[in-house]
Amino acid sequence: MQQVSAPLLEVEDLRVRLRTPRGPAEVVNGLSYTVGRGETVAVVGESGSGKSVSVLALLGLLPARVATVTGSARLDGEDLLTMSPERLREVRGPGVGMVFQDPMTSLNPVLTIGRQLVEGIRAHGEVSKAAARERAAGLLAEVGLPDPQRALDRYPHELSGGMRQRVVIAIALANNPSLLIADEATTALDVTVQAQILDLVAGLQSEHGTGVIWITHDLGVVAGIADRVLVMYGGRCVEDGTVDDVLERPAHPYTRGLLGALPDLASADDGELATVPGVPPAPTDLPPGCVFWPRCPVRSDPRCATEQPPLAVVGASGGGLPHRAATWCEEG
Ligand SMILES: Nc1ncnc2c1ncn2[C@@H]1O[C@H](COP(=O)(O)OP(=O)(O)OP(=O)(O)O)[C@@H](O)[C@H]1O
Repeated sequence: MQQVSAPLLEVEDLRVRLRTPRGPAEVVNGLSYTVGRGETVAVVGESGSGKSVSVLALLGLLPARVATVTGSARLDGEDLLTMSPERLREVRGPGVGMVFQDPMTSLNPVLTIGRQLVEGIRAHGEVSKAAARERAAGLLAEVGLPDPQRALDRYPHELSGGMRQRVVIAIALANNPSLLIADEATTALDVTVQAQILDLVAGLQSEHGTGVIWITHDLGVVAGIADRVLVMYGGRCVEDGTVDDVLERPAHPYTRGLLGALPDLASADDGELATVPGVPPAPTDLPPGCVFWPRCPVRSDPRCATEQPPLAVVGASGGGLPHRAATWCEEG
Protein backbone atom coordinates (compact mmCIF):
# COMPACT_ATOMS: atom_id res chain seq x y z
CA MET A 1 0.00 0.00 0.00
CA GLN A 2 1.41 3.38 -0.89
CA GLN A 3 1.11 6.70 0.80
CA VAL A 4 -1.42 8.92 -0.97
CA SER A 5 -2.05 11.99 1.19
CA ALA A 6 -0.19 13.84 3.96
CA PRO A 7 1.64 11.28 6.09
CA LEU A 8 -0.10 9.96 9.16
CA LEU A 9 3.08 10.26 11.24
CA GLU A 10 5.97 12.62 10.55
CA VAL A 11 9.01 12.17 12.76
CA GLU A 12 11.61 14.90 12.43
CA ASP A 13 15.06 15.03 13.94
CA LEU A 14 14.12 12.81 16.88
CA ARG A 15 16.89 12.73 19.48
CA VAL A 16 16.97 10.85 22.75
CA ARG A 17 19.68 11.33 25.30
CA LEU A 18 19.71 9.09 28.39
CA ARG A 19 21.45 9.86 31.62
CA THR A 20 23.54 6.78 32.48
CA PRO A 21 26.17 6.02 35.13
CA ARG A 22 28.76 6.19 32.33
CA GLY A 23 27.62 9.67 31.26
CA PRO A 24 25.10 10.90 28.69
CA ALA A 25 24.16 8.29 26.08
CA GLU A 26 23.06 9.55 22.66
CA VAL A 27 20.69 6.70 21.99
CA VAL A 28 18.69 8.20 19.11
CA ASN A 29 20.49 10.73 16.94
CA GLY A 30 18.40 12.74 14.50
CA LEU A 31 15.88 10.22 13.23
CA SER A 32 13.47 11.49 10.53
CA TYR A 33 10.88 9.38 8.76
CA THR A 34 7.22 9.26 7.84
CA VAL A 35 4.51 6.64 8.02
CA GLY A 36 1.66 6.99 5.55
CA ARG A 37 -1.93 5.88 6.06
CA GLY A 38 -2.16 2.17 5.44
CA GLU A 39 1.59 1.94 5.14
CA THR A 40 3.91 -0.46 6.98
CA VAL A 41 7.40 0.69 7.87
CA ALA A 42 9.67 -2.06 9.16
CA VAL A 43 12.47 -0.95 11.48
CA VAL A 44 15.45 -3.28 11.57
CA GLY A 45 18.88 -3.25 13.16
CA GLU A 46 20.91 -5.06 15.76
CA SER A 47 20.08 -5.15 19.42
CA GLY A 48 20.94 -1.80 21.02
CA SER A 49 20.56 0.27 17.85
CA GLY A 50 17.84 2.40 19.44
CA LYS A 51 14.72 0.93 17.84
CA SER A 52 12.71 0.45 21.04
CA VAL A 53 13.83 3.69 22.65
CA SER A 54 12.85 5.62 19.52
CA VAL A 55 9.24 4.39 19.64
CA LEU A 56 8.97 4.67 23.44
CA ALA A 57 10.05 8.30 23.01
CA LEU A 58 7.22 8.94 20.52
CA LEU A 59 4.68 7.81 23.07
CA GLY A 60 6.09 9.67 26.05
CA LEU A 61 6.96 6.38 27.73
CA LEU A 62 10.53 7.20 28.74
CA PRO A 63 10.95 8.47 32.30
CA ALA A 64 11.65 12.23 32.14
CA ARG A 65 14.25 12.03 34.90
CA VAL A 66 16.58 9.93 32.73
CA ALA A 67 15.56 10.80 29.18
CA THR A 68 15.73 14.04 27.21
CA VAL A 69 13.71 13.86 24.01
CA THR A 70 13.83 16.54 21.29
CA GLY A 71 12.55 16.90 17.74
CA SER A 72 8.96 16.47 16.64
CA ALA A 73 6.59 13.62 15.89
CA ARG A 74 3.34 14.82 14.34
CA LEU A 75 0.48 12.33 14.34
CA ASP A 76 -2.24 13.71 12.09
CA GLY A 77 -0.51 17.07 12.45
CA GLU A 78 -0.43 17.07 16.26
CA ASP A 79 3.02 16.87 17.88
CA LEU A 80 3.19 13.91 20.26
CA LEU A 81 6.38 15.24 21.86
CA THR A 82 4.92 18.52 23.08
CA MET A 83 1.33 17.57 23.91
CA SER A 84 0.13 17.51 27.53
CA PRO A 85 0.21 14.16 29.36
CA GLU A 86 -3.63 14.19 29.44
CA ARG A 87 -3.88 14.69 25.70
CA LEU A 88 -1.22 12.06 25.10
CA ARG A 89 -3.22 9.54 27.14
CA GLU A 90 -6.32 10.35 25.09
CA VAL A 91 -4.40 9.92 21.84
CA ARG A 92 -2.63 6.73 22.89
CA GLY A 93 -5.82 4.79 23.46
CA PRO A 94 -7.79 5.06 20.24
CA GLY A 95 -5.10 6.70 18.11
CA VAL A 96 -2.08 4.50 18.72
CA GLY A 97 -2.00 0.79 19.48
CA MET A 98 1.20 -0.57 21.00
CA VAL A 99 2.53 -4.08 21.34
CA PHE A 100 5.86 -4.62 23.03
CA GLN A 101 8.01 -7.68 23.44
CA ASP A 102 7.01 -8.58 26.97
CA PRO A 103 3.23 -8.93 27.35
CA MET A 104 3.36 -8.74 31.15
CA THR A 105 4.47 -5.11 30.95
CA SER A 106 1.22 -4.26 29.14
CA LEU A 107 -1.24 -6.36 31.13
CA ASN A 108 -2.55 -5.67 34.61
CA PRO A 109 -1.99 -8.90 36.60
CA VAL A 110 -4.93 -8.32 38.95
CA LEU A 111 -7.62 -7.79 36.32
CA THR A 112 -9.20 -10.44 34.11
CA ILE A 113 -8.45 -10.37 30.39
CA GLY A 114 -12.11 -9.52 29.73
CA ARG A 115 -12.11 -6.57 32.10
CA GLN A 116 -8.96 -5.15 30.50
CA LEU A 117 -10.31 -5.51 26.98
CA VAL A 118 -13.79 -4.25 27.86
CA GLU A 119 -12.37 -1.24 29.69
CA GLY A 120 -10.20 -0.42 26.69
CA ILE A 121 -13.13 -0.66 24.31
CA ARG A 122 -15.51 1.35 26.51
CA ALA A 123 -12.99 4.06 27.41
CA HIS A 124 -13.06 5.41 23.90
CA GLY A 125 -16.62 5.04 22.72
CA GLU A 126 -20.26 4.80 23.73
CA VAL A 127 -20.58 1.04 23.96
CA SER A 128 -22.68 -1.02 26.35
CA LYS A 129 -20.90 -3.48 28.60
CA ALA A 130 -22.53 -6.43 26.85
CA ALA A 131 -21.61 -5.16 23.38
CA ALA A 132 -18.04 -4.47 24.53
CA ARG A 133 -17.78 -8.01 25.91
CA GLU A 134 -19.02 -9.41 22.61
CA ARG A 135 -16.45 -7.34 20.72
CA ALA A 136 -13.76 -8.47 23.19
CA ALA A 137 -14.57 -12.14 22.58
CA GLY A 138 -14.60 -11.53 18.82
CA LEU A 139 -11.17 -9.91 18.99
CA LEU A 140 -9.75 -12.80 21.02
CA ALA A 141 -11.09 -15.21 18.40
CA GLU A 142 -9.48 -13.11 15.66
CA VAL A 143 -6.05 -13.30 17.30
CA GLY A 144 -6.47 -17.06 17.49
CA LEU A 145 -7.27 -17.60 21.16
CA PRO A 146 -9.14 -20.88 21.66
CA ASP A 147 -12.37 -20.61 23.67
CA PRO A 148 -12.45 -16.80 23.80
CA GLN A 149 -15.52 -16.63 26.09
CA ARG A 150 -13.67 -18.58 28.76
CA ALA A 151 -10.46 -16.63 28.22
CA LEU A 152 -12.31 -13.41 29.09
CA ASP A 153 -12.69 -14.58 32.68
CA ARG A 154 -9.06 -15.57 33.11
CA TYR A 155 -6.22 -13.63 34.67
CA PRO A 156 -3.00 -12.99 32.72
CA HIS A 157 -0.98 -15.51 34.77
CA GLU A 158 -3.43 -18.27 33.79
CA LEU A 159 -2.43 -17.96 30.14
CA SER A 160 0.77 -19.01 28.40
CA GLY A 161 3.22 -16.36 27.18
CA GLY A 162 2.05 -16.74 23.59
CA MET A 163 -1.62 -16.41 24.61
CA ARG A 164 -0.83 -13.31 26.67
CA GLN A 165 0.92 -11.75 23.70
CA ARG A 166 -2.18 -12.39 21.57
CA VAL A 167 -4.31 -10.69 24.22
CA VAL A 168 -2.01 -7.64 24.12
CA ILE A 169 -2.36 -7.58 20.33
CA ALA A 170 -6.15 -7.78 20.68
CA ILE A 171 -6.11 -4.84 23.12
CA ALA A 172 -3.90 -2.83 20.75
CA LEU A 173 -6.31 -3.45 17.87
CA ALA A 174 -9.50 -2.99 19.91
CA ASN A 175 -10.10 0.62 18.96
CA ASN A 176 -8.99 0.42 15.33
CA PRO A 177 -5.98 2.67 15.96
CA SER A 178 -4.73 4.95 13.20
CA LEU A 179 -1.15 3.95 14.09
CA LEU A 180 0.04 0.58 15.36
CA ILE A 181 3.51 0.23 16.84
CA ALA A 182 4.71 -3.35 17.20
CA ASP A 183 8.09 -4.08 18.78
CA GLU A 184 9.04 -7.73 18.20
CA ALA A 185 5.33 -8.37 18.72
CA THR A 186 5.12 -11.78 17.14
CA THR A 187 8.67 -13.02 17.68
CA ALA A 188 7.68 -15.43 20.45
CA LEU A 189 4.65 -16.82 18.59
CA ASP A 190 4.69 -19.88 16.37
CA VAL A 191 4.62 -19.27 12.63
CA THR A 192 0.95 -20.15 12.13
CA VAL A 193 -0.22 -17.75 14.81
CA GLN A 194 2.21 -15.15 13.53
CA ALA A 195 0.74 -15.45 10.03
CA GLN A 196 -2.77 -15.11 11.52
CA ILE A 197 -1.77 -11.91 13.34
CA LEU A 198 -0.08 -10.44 10.27
CA ASP A 199 -3.26 -11.13 8.25
CA LEU A 200 -5.35 -9.48 10.92
CA VAL A 201 -3.16 -6.38 10.85
CA ALA A 202 -3.27 -6.29 7.04
CA GLY A 203 -7.08 -6.41 7.23
CA LEU A 204 -7.11 -3.54 9.72
CA GLN A 205 -4.85 -1.56 7.41
CA SER A 206 -7.00 -1.98 4.34
CA GLU A 207 -10.21 -1.33 6.26
CA HIS A 208 -9.09 1.59 8.43
CA GLY A 209 -5.90 2.86 6.77
CA THR A 210 -3.86 2.01 9.86
CA GLY A 211 -0.19 2.99 9.58
CA VAL A 212 2.18 0.44 11.10
CA ILE A 213 5.69 0.63 12.55
CA TRP A 214 6.93 -2.95 12.83
CA ILE A 215 10.21 -3.55 14.66
CA THR A 216 11.59 -6.98 13.86
CA HIS A 217 14.68 -9.12 13.32
CA ASP A 218 12.78 -11.40 10.98
CA LEU A 219 13.51 -10.76 7.31
CA GLY A 220 10.63 -13.02 6.26
CA VAL A 221 8.24 -10.69 8.09
CA VAL A 222 9.93 -7.62 6.59
CA ALA A 223 9.66 -8.99 3.06
CA GLY A 224 6.07 -10.12 3.68
CA ILE A 225 4.51 -7.05 5.25
CA ALA A 226 6.67 -3.95 4.83
CA ASP A 227 6.18 -1.22 2.26
CA ARG A 228 9.32 0.52 3.44
CA VAL A 229 12.30 -0.41 5.56
CA LEU A 230 14.33 1.75 7.91
CA VAL A 231 17.69 0.38 9.03
CA MET A 232 18.95 1.70 12.36
CA TYR A 233 22.51 1.60 13.63
CA GLY A 234 24.02 3.52 16.53
CA GLY A 235 20.79 5.48 17.02
CA ARG A 236 20.72 6.68 13.41
CA CYS A 237 18.88 5.75 10.29
CA VAL A 238 21.70 4.49 8.07
CA GLU A 239 19.45 3.46 5.19
CA ASP A 240 15.80 3.62 4.21
CA GLY A 241 13.72 3.00 1.14
CA THR A 242 11.09 0.73 -0.31
CA VAL A 243 11.28 -2.88 0.78
CA ASP A 244 12.58 -3.86 -2.68
CA ASP A 245 15.28 -1.19 -2.71
CA VAL A 246 16.61 -2.01 0.73
CA LEU A 247 16.39 -5.79 0.50
CA GLU A 248 17.39 -6.15 -3.17
CA ARG A 249 19.79 -3.23 -3.60
CA PRO A 250 21.18 -2.42 -0.14
CA ALA A 251 23.49 0.57 -0.37
CA HIS A 252 25.01 0.77 3.11
CA PRO A 253 27.74 -1.70 4.11
CA TYR A 254 25.89 -2.30 7.38
CA THR A 255 22.64 -3.21 5.60
CA ARG A 256 24.57 -5.43 3.23
CA GLY A 257 26.11 -7.13 6.23
CA LEU A 258 22.74 -7.69 7.89
CA LEU A 259 21.37 -9.18 4.70
CA GLY A 260 24.35 -11.48 4.29
CA ALA A 261 25.16 -9.69 1.02
CA LEU A 262 28.75 -9.06 2.07
CA PRO A 263 30.08 -12.59 2.54
CA ASP A 264 33.18 -11.42 4.42
CA LEU A 265 31.12 -9.37 6.76
CA ALA A 266 28.26 -11.53 7.88
CA SER A 267 26.92 -14.97 8.48
CA ALA A 268 23.28 -15.35 7.54
CA ASP A 269 20.94 -17.18 9.85
CA ASP A 270 17.75 -18.70 8.43
CA GLY A 271 15.49 -15.79 7.62
CA GLU A 272 16.89 -13.72 10.44
CA LEU A 273 19.15 -10.72 10.07
CA ALA A 274 22.72 -11.93 9.71
CA THR A 275 25.27 -11.56 12.47
CA VAL A 276 27.86 -8.91 11.71
CA PRO A 277 31.23 -9.46 13.44
CA GLY A 278 32.16 -6.94 16.11
CA VAL A 279 29.98 -4.95 18.45
CA PRO A 280 27.95 -1.77 17.95
CA PRO A 281 29.43 1.44 19.41
CA ALA A 282 28.48 2.42 22.95
CA PRO A 283 25.95 5.28 22.81
CA THR A 284 28.17 7.09 25.35
CA ASP A 285 31.09 6.98 22.93
CA LEU A 286 30.02 7.24 19.30
CA PRO A 287 32.72 7.45 16.61
CA PRO A 288 33.21 10.90 15.03
CA GLY A 289 32.83 9.76 11.40
CA CYS A 290 30.52 7.11 10.00
CA VAL A 291 28.92 5.33 12.93
CA PHE A 292 29.67 1.95 11.30
CA TRP A 293 33.30 2.76 10.47
CA PRO A 294 34.95 0.75 13.30
CA ARG A 295 33.37 -2.49 11.98
CA CYS A 296 33.20 -1.70 8.29
CA PRO A 297 35.28 -3.78 5.86
CA VAL A 298 34.70 -1.34 2.97
CA ARG A 299 35.97 2.05 4.29
CA SER A 300 36.60 3.26 0.76
CA ASP A 301 36.63 6.99 1.49
CA PRO A 302 39.04 9.02 3.64
CA ARG A 303 36.07 10.78 5.24
CA CYS A 304 34.71 7.51 6.71
CA ALA A 305 36.76 7.93 9.91
CA THR A 306 36.31 11.63 10.41
CA GLU A 307 33.09 12.97 8.92
CA GLN A 308 29.56 11.79 9.58
CA PRO A 309 27.92 10.95 6.24
CA PRO A 310 24.49 12.55 5.69
CA LEU A 311 21.48 10.42 4.82
CA ALA A 312 21.52 11.09 1.08
CA VAL A 313 19.40 9.89 -1.80
CA VAL A 314 21.05 7.00 -3.62
CA GLY A 315 18.23 6.38 -6.07
CA ALA A 316 14.49 6.72 -6.56
CA SER A 317 12.21 3.83 -7.24
CA GLY A 318 8.55 3.09 -7.96
CA GLY A 319 6.27 5.98 -7.03
CA GLY A 320 9.28 8.29 -6.77
CA LEU A 321 9.99 7.21 -3.19
CA PRO A 322 13.62 7.94 -2.36
CA HIS A 323 16.14 5.31 -1.41
CA ARG A 324 18.56 6.91 1.06
CA ALA A 325 21.77 5.80 2.73
CA ALA A 326 24.26 7.46 5.08
CA THR A 327 27.60 6.27 3.73
CA TRP A 328 30.67 7.69 2.03
CA CYS A 329 31.45 4.35 0.44
CA GLU A 330 30.83 4.53 -3.30
CA GLU A 331 30.20 0.85 -3.70
CA GLY A 332 28.29 0.76 -0.43
N1 LIG B 1 16.73 2.58 30.75
C1 LIG B 1 17.90 2.65 30.10
N2 LIG B 1 18.98 3.16 30.71
C2 LIG B 1 20.18 3.26 30.07
N3 LIG B 1 20.37 2.87 28.81
C3 LIG B 1 19.32 2.34 28.15
C4 LIG B 1 18.03 2.21 28.75
N4 LIG B 1 17.20 1.66 27.84
C5 LIG B 1 17.92 1.46 26.72
N5 LIG B 1 19.20 1.88 26.91
C6 LIG B 1 20.27 1.86 25.92
O1 LIG B 1 19.79 2.48 24.74
C7 LIG B 1 20.31 1.87 23.59
C8 LIG B 1 19.19 1.51 22.65
O2 LIG B 1 18.40 0.49 23.21
P1 LIG B 1 17.09 -0.07 22.50
O3 LIG B 1 16.42 -0.97 23.47
O4 LIG B 1 16.30 1.04 21.93
O5 LIG B 1 17.71 -0.91 21.31
P2 LIG B 1 16.92 -1.88 20.32
O6 LIG B 1 17.48 -1.54 18.98
O7 LIG B 1 15.47 -1.75 20.48
O8 LIG B 1 17.42 -3.30 20.79
P3 LIG B 1 16.58 -4.69 20.90
O9 LIG B 1 16.50 -5.20 19.49
O10 LIG B 1 17.45 -5.53 21.77
O11 LIG B 1 15.25 -4.38 21.50
C9 LIG B 1 21.12 0.68 24.09
O12 LIG B 1 22.48 1.03 24.08
C10 LIG B 1 20.63 0.45 25.49
O13 LIG B 1 21.65 -0.08 26.28
